Amino acid sequence: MVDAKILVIDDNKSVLSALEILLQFEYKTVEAISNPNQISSKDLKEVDIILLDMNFSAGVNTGNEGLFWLREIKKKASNTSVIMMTAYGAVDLAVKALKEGASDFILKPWNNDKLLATVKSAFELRKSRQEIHLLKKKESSLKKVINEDKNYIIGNSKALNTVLNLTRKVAKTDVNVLITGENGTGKELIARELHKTSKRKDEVFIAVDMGSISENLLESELFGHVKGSFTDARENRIGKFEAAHKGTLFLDEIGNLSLQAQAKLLSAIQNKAIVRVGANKTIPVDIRLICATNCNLEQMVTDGLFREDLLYRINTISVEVPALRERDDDILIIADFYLKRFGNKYDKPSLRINNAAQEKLMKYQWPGNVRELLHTIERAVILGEGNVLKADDFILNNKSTPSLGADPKTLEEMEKQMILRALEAHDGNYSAAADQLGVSRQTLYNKLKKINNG
Ligand SMILES: Nc1ncnc2c1ncn2[C@@H]1O[C@H](COP(=O)(O)OP(=O)(O)OP(=O)(O)O)[C@@H](O)[C@H]1O
Repeated sequence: MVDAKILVIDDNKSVLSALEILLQFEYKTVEAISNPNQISSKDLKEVDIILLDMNFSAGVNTGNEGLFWLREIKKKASNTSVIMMTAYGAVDLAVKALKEGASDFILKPWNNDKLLATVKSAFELRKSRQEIHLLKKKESSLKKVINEDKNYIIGNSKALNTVLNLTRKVAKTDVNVLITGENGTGKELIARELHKTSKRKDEVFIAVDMGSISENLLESELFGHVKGSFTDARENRIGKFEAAHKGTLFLDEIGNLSLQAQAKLLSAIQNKAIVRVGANKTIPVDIRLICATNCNLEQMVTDGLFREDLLYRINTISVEVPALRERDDDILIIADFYLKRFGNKYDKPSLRINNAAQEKLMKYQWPGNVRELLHTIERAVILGEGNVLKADDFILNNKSTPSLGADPKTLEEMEKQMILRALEAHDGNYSAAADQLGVSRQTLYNKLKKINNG
């Protein structure tokens, strides 16, 4: 017995009782009414399927009353499936009813098996509509959680305000944006701000760190794959482009893409569509693209390492986030913000930084930018004693800008120097530096992240 509620509306009493008897064998609740005016007293949203006669006044067979009542039902319960019934099998009337939202059409006299099959598929339709409705609700609450932003952009320097003004101006358009700047300057924060202030703000923001994905998985990560297209493809999977549909896709470290991957990315951007690995169907995607890099892409174009046509596509507008040392007005404000945040986290809520320590923070060059500053503050909060943090509590990683000629004392220092030298020799290009060092781009990238995080 199917747990469904069916309502039959027909002015012919014998039709009503025949249908009631037939449907009661299969469905838990069947109600029959002879006057459609009675629907005003019913909660139609609770009804799964309505079988509705097209003609009610004797002698009238234009079907107009049926269409009238169909509209009334749809106004009150758009997800309820309505099956129209008529003795006059005019195809144009059937088409009209379907256009107005009826699920199907039955001709009288009906064939019992056929009628039951029609009701069954109308019920399936109703169930999937309900599921879609639920999924949509779930999706929108998930989007809210995903987009929830606990990362504030702190600072009041002229340089940062210029960046923020440009960001908010650009956010109103749908153009592709390239964000440049050194590691740790806040490029991802700016990208999130752009999304938050754009008309896509209620859709998802998907960030992809291109540097951390190995070359052979990149295409599948971005565009998805179909089951069996390669050894590890055990299920169909959507890629980041599809996941970001209608929202914003943030591709970080775009300068680390191989030329082959650049060609595929270009084609997706140009066609506004992707093809999953192993498939041949094109899937349209509507995304706002934001890319970020710490590389000099123009130089990479000159060196033949980055496609000029791709650069042209991704940087309709470019936003440069200045290094922290170029906006020293921000240093103490950001330090104070993280002092409070980490103070709360480590249960030391009334910490402050003394003058000598403030001076030390202001004088430092911050090669790792804001990321380095917040790690420095976190360490000081953990290690410092008492409520006042002193200069010595702030361990500055002067080793992160080693004089490249200095003798390394440890293996770790040696590795770091080699990496920095290789990057300097190749103008910050990860692929070329990794080639020189004999490691994969991904390994180099992971080692650098470790260095940057102190
Ligand atoms: N103005 C700021 N105010 C507060 N926090 C900031 C600010 N700028 C950056 N941060 C914080 O610094 C860290 C690094 O920022 P983010 O990841 O946005 O930098 P990025 O330039 O994208 O770095 P990378 O190039 O390494 O990917 C993050 O934890 C971020 O929240």
